[in-house]
Amino acid sequence: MAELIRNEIMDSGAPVHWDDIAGLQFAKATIQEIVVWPMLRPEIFTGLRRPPKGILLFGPPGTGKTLIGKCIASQSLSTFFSISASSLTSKWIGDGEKMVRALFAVARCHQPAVIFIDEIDSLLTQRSDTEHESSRRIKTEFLVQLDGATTGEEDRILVVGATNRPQELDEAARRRLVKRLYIPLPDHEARCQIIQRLMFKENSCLSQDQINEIGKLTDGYSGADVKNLCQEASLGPIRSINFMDIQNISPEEVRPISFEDFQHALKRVRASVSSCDLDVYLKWDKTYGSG
Ligand SMILES: Nc1ncnc2c1ncn2[C@@H]1O[C@H](COP(=O)(O)OP(=O)(O)OP(=O)(O)O)[C@@H](O)[C@H]1O
Repeated sequence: MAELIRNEIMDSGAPVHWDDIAGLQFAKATIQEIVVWPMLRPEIFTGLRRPPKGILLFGPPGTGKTLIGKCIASQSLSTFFSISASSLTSKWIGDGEKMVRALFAVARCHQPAVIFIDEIDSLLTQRSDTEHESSRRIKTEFLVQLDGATTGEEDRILVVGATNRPQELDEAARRRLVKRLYIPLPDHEARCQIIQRLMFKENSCLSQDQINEIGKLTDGYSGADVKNLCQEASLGPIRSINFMDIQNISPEEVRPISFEDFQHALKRVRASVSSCDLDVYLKWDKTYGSG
């Protein structure tokens, strides 16, 4: 199992920098203060300053929660473990409980460590009578391990939970994930930043004004939606090539991505989050958030 965790769950992908995450100034500053600095300088952050062992990132899908998890690990020079809670109950049927135990054991060997748990709501939902016995056992084991990791003075393990459905978390989960940060949809400036960064790597002829205009037209889009839009727009120049020519054309001859490509793409890629979904997050943030 340890082998499996090292191969499948331990992530050694490219490092992520704060600048790679557009917008989210408040979340980034809070995370830097409460977890990154303490992980880098544990000798200063002792006693009352001790960092929380669990934080929760909640908000609509595709807003950069996973990106933040990776960034915390990169910036605090920690090992990053990333697992989706549903895979504990589905992929490793019957072994979920052991998997949780092994995950924390391996993380302890690779400290400092960040354990990122996507869809944490499916692991820590409110108990119900219909709950499956195995899910209940996984949940109990997870809480035991989380408490174990938090009691050791020396342990430097941070659990980062991410969810799109914070309202489904129970009280036990809320108590352990002490900092609960709302990760909202990107604002105009952040959307422009995402577009600019993605277009920078491509052959495009967008002016700053046009980027600003696309930023305005994508109000309500998540970061992932904006990325999809850019991908769709990037196919515009290819679509304008004659079918017969596509075999012979050299990459330099493909025309740059233009504003018109974005106008077409906007008809195909729509926002994936509705405004009533957002109300739920705002309400939950008001009650339980650390914003
Ligand atoms: N704030 C952002 N800055 C830069 N890129 C972003 C941002 N938000 C989203 N993206 C883009 O969207 C993609 C998906 O984001 P990510 O997987 O981090 O979202 P998520 O909130 O974890 O989504 P989910 O809840 O569906 O797991 C990222 O790979 C990135 O390209």
